[in-house]
Amino acid sequence: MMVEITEDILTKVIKERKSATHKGNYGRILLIGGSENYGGAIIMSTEGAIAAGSGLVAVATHSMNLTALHARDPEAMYIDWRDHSLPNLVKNMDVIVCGPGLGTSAFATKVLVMLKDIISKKQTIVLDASALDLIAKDHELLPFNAGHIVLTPHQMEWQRLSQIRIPFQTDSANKTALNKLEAEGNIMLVLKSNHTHVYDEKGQVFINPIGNPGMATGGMGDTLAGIIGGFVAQFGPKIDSILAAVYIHSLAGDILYKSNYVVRPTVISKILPRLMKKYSGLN
Ligand SMILES: NC(=O)C1=CN([C@@H]2O[C@H](COP(=O)(O)OP(=O)(O)OC[C@H]3O[C@@H](n4cnc5c(N)ncnc54)[C@H](OP(=O)(O)O)[C@@H]3O)[C@@H](O)[C@H]2O)[C@@H](O)CC1
Ligand SMILES: Nc1ncnc2c1ncn2[C@@H]1O[C@H](COP(=O)(O)OP(=O)(O)O)[C@@H](O)[C@H]1O
Ligand SMILES: [Mg+2]
Repeated sequence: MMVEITEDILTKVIKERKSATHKGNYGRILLIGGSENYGGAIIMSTEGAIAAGSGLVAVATHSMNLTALHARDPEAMYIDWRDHSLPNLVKNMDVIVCGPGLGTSAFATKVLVMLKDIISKKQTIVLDASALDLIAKDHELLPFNAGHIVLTPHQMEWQRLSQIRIPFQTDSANKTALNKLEAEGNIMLVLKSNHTHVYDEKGQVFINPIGNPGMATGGMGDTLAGIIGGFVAQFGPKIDSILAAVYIHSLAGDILYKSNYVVRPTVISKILPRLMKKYSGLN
């Protein structure tokens, strides 16, 4: 059975903040990605995570991205992705987002091997873009020890990973492929398209009824990966957090599309805090 995601998910998930809290209560997230050519991808993910409200945001990227990252997002902490203390930082995180602009170099593969070794049951990992392409070539790179794994492929990335060609990506074929990947039944799949389908750990399928073609802009998925990570960090590693992230990303896109021919991913992040405020404290 397929369930449509509705606006209600936002009031259900987005909670009003309590006074006696601090940044440690809203989740720590580390985003890993951004090679020489794709620095923008990891910056857009970072903006999604910050706007979504993660308490602490850190970024591991190529050193050439440092100035641009800090100029745009001083809220984010930075580590050179070649720094030997990266594994220690990973250990202290609630959520890791890996892949936007990561590229598919030998070094990128090493990063995935390190994550697989280090990640633990207390953590959630969101795998996007290049990370998925590397895993498509070697399924052993999937970090099965994570408490929860969230895969966020677009249709071509899912084709590479599942071996199902795009026209044949039906819910039943996708669920079968997902079951084959799973060792522990801890994978959630966000299969992105004009109407994204989300598969939970029990095989339930959810469809996103909103969104628009103004959102067909490079960086839109990078931004979503950051928002998903931010929602999981803050609201917990549950399917509802992911559904709310997918829905609000498209809702922001639809609001902007009313008066803009093209929706810039960075502007989605810009309006996200205001939109979240509207839905908070209503439940
Ligand atoms: N500013 C930056 O730094 C940015 C950096 N980025 C980084 O670039 C890296 C490569 O990622 P990527 O997504 O650009 O390339 P790839 O995986 O080859 O996919 C494109 C191919 O798939 C096909 N396609 C079919 N269906 C599709 C669908 N529904 N949605 C999308 N595509 C679909 C499509 O077919 P076409 O119709 O164009 O022939 C095309 O052949 C990765 O690290 C990423 O993070 C980007 O995030 C952008 C902003
Ligand atoms: N025509 C469309 N209608 C609705 N949403 C779209 C459309 N085109 C793209 N999107 C959304 O934009 C995002 C694109 O993700 P992705 O292809 O990974 O982008 P990128 O890698 O460039 O950041 C997805 O969330 C997808 O649902
Ligand atoms: Mg992408």
